Amino acid sequence: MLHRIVVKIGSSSLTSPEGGLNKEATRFFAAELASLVAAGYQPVLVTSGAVAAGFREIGYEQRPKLLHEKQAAAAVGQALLMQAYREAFARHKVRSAQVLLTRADFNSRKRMGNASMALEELLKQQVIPVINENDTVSVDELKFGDNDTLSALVANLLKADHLLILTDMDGLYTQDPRIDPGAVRLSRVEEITEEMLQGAGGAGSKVGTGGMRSKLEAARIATRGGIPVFVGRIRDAGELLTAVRGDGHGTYFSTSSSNLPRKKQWLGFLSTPLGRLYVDEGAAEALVHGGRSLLPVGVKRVDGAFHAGDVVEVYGPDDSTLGRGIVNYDAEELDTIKGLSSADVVKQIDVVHRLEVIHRDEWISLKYSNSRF
Ligand SMILES: Nc1ncnc2c1ncn2[C@@H]1O[C@H](COP(=O)(O)OP(=O)(O)O)[C@@H](O)[C@H]1O
Ligand SMILES: N[C@@H](CCC(=O)OP(=O)(O)O)C(=O)O
Repeated sequence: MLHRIVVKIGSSSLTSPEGGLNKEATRFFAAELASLVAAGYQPVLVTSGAVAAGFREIGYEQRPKLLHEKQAAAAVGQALLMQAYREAFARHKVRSAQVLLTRADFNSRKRMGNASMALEELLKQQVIPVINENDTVSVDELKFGDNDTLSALVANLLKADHLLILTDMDGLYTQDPRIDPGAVRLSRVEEITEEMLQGAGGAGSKVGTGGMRSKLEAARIATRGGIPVFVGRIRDAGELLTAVRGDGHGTYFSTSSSNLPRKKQWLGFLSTPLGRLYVDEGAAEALVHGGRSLLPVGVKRVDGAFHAGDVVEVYGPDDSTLGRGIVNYDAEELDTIKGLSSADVVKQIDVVHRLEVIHRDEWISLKYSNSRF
């Protein structure tokens, strides 16, 4: 089986801060991907840059902030981007195809199946899929917000062997190196911690969106799905292959020891929570470290209008996210039994289907560990 490599290229690597596509850059990256094909790999490209490539042509002075302007810029820029890639790949006799996806496609099993089928066929026919978010229709909760997340979900969907997130920085630093000159680069990360996340800032360039933070979040999605991740920079010919082989200028993230089953991947990274539960210290500990279920006694506050079977997000006493789970009660009912012992719950409710508010099998912990660098 061919080694499948998902490569994500950020706007900062493809466009200039003033806007407009850097065709030389698209040629460079296409050549690098073509070299992966020649070396026997099966690359999939996730590319940003539509908004950044298109806004100048419309006449906007800078990257637009208003949604409809962004959509218009993306519509213009996506065509330019695709045209540039097609031409650049053709120089290497490599065929490419445009695939536009939204978050809703990953929420629905059927649409995910459709996307997967189409992508598999393209790969079988040796066509490189060039994937971007479908900016015209993806708004608000439909939006990934950044292509880093999209690339991690694509890597999981296609069971890729590696995910490479390319950017203008040679990896993850302890702090944003643009702000803190003393920041130290991390060449290998076994586990993404709260401290790393705190040190990861927003977008560094005028054209990027997610910054290092969204790259870390994407790295977590992929590594928990069993896919090792590289976040870094390539500048010279041959460096993409070097990065795939483990010697690139960047940070390598190892896969986590326990790979998540698909259902938990969905719960953690694709589902849309319809409510929030705030729990006390004991419940937080039981959920995150004890591998136990959430009982009514640990619930302090209930927010949202959810029903039994919906996904809710759970917050600890310091209001930090602990994780997500499928809730066994309607919001109203849960509100009447929060804080009660199991014996009192039974007295309060006529028919108790399940005592647990969230069963441990329907729970995923999303808390970052606090260990130091
Ligand atoms: N801890 C950090 N380590 C490295 N880079 C960081 C960190 N925190 C913030 N950044 C910034 O993240 C930027 C990359 O993100 P972004 O601008 O969104 O790029 P892209 O367009 O490639 O997705 C870098 O230019 C850098 O300034
Ligand atoms: N779909 C958008 C993606 C924006 C985005 O995520 O940018 P980046 O942070 O550079 O990866 C575009 O093509 O402009």
